[in-house]
Amino acid sequence: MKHLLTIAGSDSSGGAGIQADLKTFAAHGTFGMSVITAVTAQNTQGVTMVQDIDAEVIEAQINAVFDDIRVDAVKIGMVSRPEIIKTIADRLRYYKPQIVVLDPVMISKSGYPLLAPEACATLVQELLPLATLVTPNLPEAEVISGMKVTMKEEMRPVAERILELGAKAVLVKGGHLNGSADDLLFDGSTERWFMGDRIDTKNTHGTGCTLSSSLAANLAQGLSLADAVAASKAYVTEAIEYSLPIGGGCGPTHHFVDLYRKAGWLK
Ligand SMILES: Nc1ncnc2c1ncn2[C@@H]1O[C@H](COP(=O)(O)OP(=O)(O)O)[C@@H](O)[C@H]1O
Ligand SMILES: Cc1ncc(COP(=O)(O)OP(=O)(O)O)c(N)n1
Repeated sequence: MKHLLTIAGSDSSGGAGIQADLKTFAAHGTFGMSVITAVTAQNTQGVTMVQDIDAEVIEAQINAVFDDIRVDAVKIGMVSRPEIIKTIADRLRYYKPQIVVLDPVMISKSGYPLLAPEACATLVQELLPLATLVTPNLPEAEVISGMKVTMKEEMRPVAERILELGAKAVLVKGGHLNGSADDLLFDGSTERWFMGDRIDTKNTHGTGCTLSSSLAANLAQGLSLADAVAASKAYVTEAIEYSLPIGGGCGPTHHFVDLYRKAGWLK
């Protein structure tokens, strides 16, 4: 069994962050571990409060995991502040995990900042070069690249710029496009599109977390980059299709569609 580590924030409503990552790891038949970078009070309607975890506590969590257990892949999500980012980067340079999927979380769907504005440059400098794959949505791709990207034609030049900044490969996610939800994978030589019909639902809380942790699991299980993206895109699409209409706002995706189908629990 592969061992997966998520370094991310906690979402009290269970739809995004650490909770989404651990559910996704379990759904992929992997063993999930977590380093918590922040505790957020949030639900389907928004984020009300955030408590960042001290960098030294984050460092101790990372050491505790790596000093005892083999880590096959790391997924990084919410990292809040420059000193947290520097600590994570230092530990990853020390332990050298083979696979690192970086989801450069910046702002929640509800508009709450999850990364301090002054931390963006540190994220680019410190974490981008350590990433096997970085998975920005369109607004995050704009901040990282300093370029405008609102439509499909603008995704390739932005992907090129993100690789120039140090990433080995980038998946620019098209969830924020008008029209279809098409994602672009670029590794410096090959451009590959992963097409997705837009599913008409407001229940998309945690889509980015779900996709990036699925990618970490699929890569750890030996899939090539392109095959991992294809499998993870299919997984997140089904998770959105069967997303849960719970709470008064944007409900979470369904992480266990396959399991529920086999058990006969899906309507
Ligand atoms: N309504 C939707 N229908 C189908 N796929 C979607 C929809 N919204 C997002 N996706 C897909 O979900 C994944 C996560 O993308 P996105 O929502 O852009 O990330 P984030 O949560 O970081 O903003 C991508 O593969 C994207 O294409
Ligand atoms: C604790 C925490 N981490 C990340 C996010 C953002 O997750 P994402 O998958 O991008 O989902 P939305 O916020 O866009 O629904 C979060 N909300 N909380």
